[in-house]
Amino acid sequence: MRLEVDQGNTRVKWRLSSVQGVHAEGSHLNLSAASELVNGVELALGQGEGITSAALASVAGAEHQQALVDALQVTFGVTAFLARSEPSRSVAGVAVMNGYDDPLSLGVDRWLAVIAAVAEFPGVPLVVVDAGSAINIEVIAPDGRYLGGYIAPGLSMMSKALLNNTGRVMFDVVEKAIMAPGINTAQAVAGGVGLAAMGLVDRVLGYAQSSWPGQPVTLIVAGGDGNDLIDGFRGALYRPNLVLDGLSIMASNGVGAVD
Ligand SMILES: Nc1ncnc2c1ncn2[C@@H]1O[C@H](COP(=O)(O)OP(=O)(O)OP(=O)(O)O)[C@@H](O)[C@H]1O
Ligand SMILES: CC(C)(CO)[C@@H](O)C(=O)NCCC(=O)O
Ligand SMILES: [K+]
Repeated sequence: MRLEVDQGNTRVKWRLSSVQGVHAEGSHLNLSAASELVNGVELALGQGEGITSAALASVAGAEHQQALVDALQVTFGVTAFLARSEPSRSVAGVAVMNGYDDPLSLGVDRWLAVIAAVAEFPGVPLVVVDAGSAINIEVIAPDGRYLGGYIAPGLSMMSKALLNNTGRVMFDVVEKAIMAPGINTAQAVAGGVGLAAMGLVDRVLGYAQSSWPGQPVTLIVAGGDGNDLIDGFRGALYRPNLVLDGLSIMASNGVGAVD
């Protein structure tokens, strides 16, 4: 059984997978991720089952990453494979070329999302949105060139920025974004923040669509806030585990087949 872990800036998500598919999954806040993850995985493991390998994609601070690596080594005796961004990778017959100035400085979660997206939709133009702590958007040409993307604050980061940097913007409940003008502070913030994110995605989609006329752009959405964002886009596909899916692909090709 392979343990796959996606450590973001807010949460750590994991799953146990084998050739049969996904056996168990969980998520925890980063602060106490190492101990909670180990407990969660131990509970999920059946009698006599063990972990034969582990793969980690982390964009959290170095100390959070190290805490996880150490916990996996101590508890399960595995040295985690650390996924990193690459200059290129062949996926589903497509040569995915990393267009970042310095390919290794691209967040590994972004590269893995690109890989997973191309694996599912090779040969079509893609826009990939991951709405988590940050909202990052990736643009991929039909021939597999990853053109780069956009990084913006996530929905809760934007709300917190308003709460922390104004004297009188105060609200207790986090409302769902609606199109109509807000008639109280909570609604006005939810609408402002939600539409900011939707407007951003809309602009990027427009750019992508005009780059490849006649080739419909496929929009893929992931992340903790992806479900809220997707409502604004007809035909968009929700892939909550995109980063883990990319990690599976990289780990299978990079450290041997799934056990
Ligand atoms: N159970 C949950 N716990 C925490 N955040 C949640 C939860 N469900 C939804 N969210 C929302 O998801 C967002 C975090 O998304 P996600 O879990 O994708 O974060 P992340 O992977 O840490 O972020 P990033 O990939 O940007 O580093 C939060 O801002 C919050 O609004
Ligand atoms: C943008 C985030 C925070 C998204 O999780 C992450 O991919 C990251 O820290 N990236 C490093 C900077 C970059 O991708 O250009
Ligand atoms: K994100």
